[in-house]
Amino acid sequence: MLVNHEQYRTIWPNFEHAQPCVEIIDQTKLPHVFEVASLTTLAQMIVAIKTMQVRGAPLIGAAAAYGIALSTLDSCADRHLQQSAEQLIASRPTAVNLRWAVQRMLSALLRLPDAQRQSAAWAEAALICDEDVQLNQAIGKHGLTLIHAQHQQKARTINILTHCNAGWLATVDFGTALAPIYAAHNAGIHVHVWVGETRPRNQGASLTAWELGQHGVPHTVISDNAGGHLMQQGQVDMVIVGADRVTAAGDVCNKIGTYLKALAAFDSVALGHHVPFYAAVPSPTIDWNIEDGVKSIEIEERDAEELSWMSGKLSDGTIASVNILPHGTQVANPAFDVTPARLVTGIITERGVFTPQQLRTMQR
Ligand SMILES: CSC[C@@H](O)[C@@H](O)C(=O)COP(=O)(O)O
Repeated sequence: MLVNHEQYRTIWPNFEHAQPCVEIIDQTKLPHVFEVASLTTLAQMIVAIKTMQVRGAPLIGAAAAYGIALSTLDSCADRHLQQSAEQLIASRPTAVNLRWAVQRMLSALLRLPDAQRQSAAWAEAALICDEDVQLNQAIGKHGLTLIHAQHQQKARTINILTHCNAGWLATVDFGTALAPIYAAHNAGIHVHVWVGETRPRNQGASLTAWELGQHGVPHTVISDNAGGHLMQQGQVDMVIVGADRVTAAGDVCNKIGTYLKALAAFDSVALGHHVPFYAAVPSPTIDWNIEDGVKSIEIEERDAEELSWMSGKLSDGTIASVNILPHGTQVANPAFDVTPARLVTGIITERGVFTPQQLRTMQR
């Protein structure tokens, strides 16, 4: 997608130097600074995933695949690759794409002789990235039909609420939840996006607002707590979010606060303006091994400092962090929540839009 009118992906390999490296857009610097970071080791990739220089379920998967490629620069022995895989899988527990990508890399590499593994690793990681782009384009196409239908019916701007960042920055390109929005905007349908700021890390305010702005999509940032009110007032036509994991039964695990949006959308039925709640997910985000997301998905608990400190740009242009809590205050910081399938209208995938009950037919 576009950054200052130039095409970018979020991650790409660079073979121009003696030592190959992986380049990423450092998302901890956005929206104020656009910076590309070069990673040369598995350890650096693990830090990038943990500190959220790269984040978003599909991008974490792609980053982990390149993490394995970087690790082949040290050794291609079975044990070394398996240990690298374990370290990567432990780096962020909730998004299933990470485990999926690492396992795919291992099964592609371990069946090859050691001498072929390094080049195969770079090729497989590149394939995972290219496939992610294709899946997201297909999600965009299927999601576009939903927005188009709303537009046909209402003949006005369609207001879409999203949470966190499930745009191109969260994937290799195009995004999941934002892919249908970009497709609609590109097709000339007037869309407007309500962007929940997404405390504590503000991925909505910092990342979603930034990328929508770069692409010229009209949007308004709201506090996380405003979503329910806007739905009650009939100012939201649909909710589209991404997911870190969707269960076989259609439970949707996504950024903390998603569940509250789904509850408000569900309640809007009683007010006569039903707001449908959609999750947009590529198939690697579906965990077919589990049914009950509330019971089975490990919810990542992140550092207390994400809540107690806020960073931003001061009026003199410097980037700074400030502490907003009384000294010694106890903090809990669960990073994700689970929206039960009964609150989910549909799941937008690369294969089409499914109700939670229909989701299993995707496996056939
Ligand atoms: C297409 S990304 C889907 C999800 O990964 C996204 O909505 C989200 O919750 C990201 O969380 P993050 O903690 O920023 O990695």
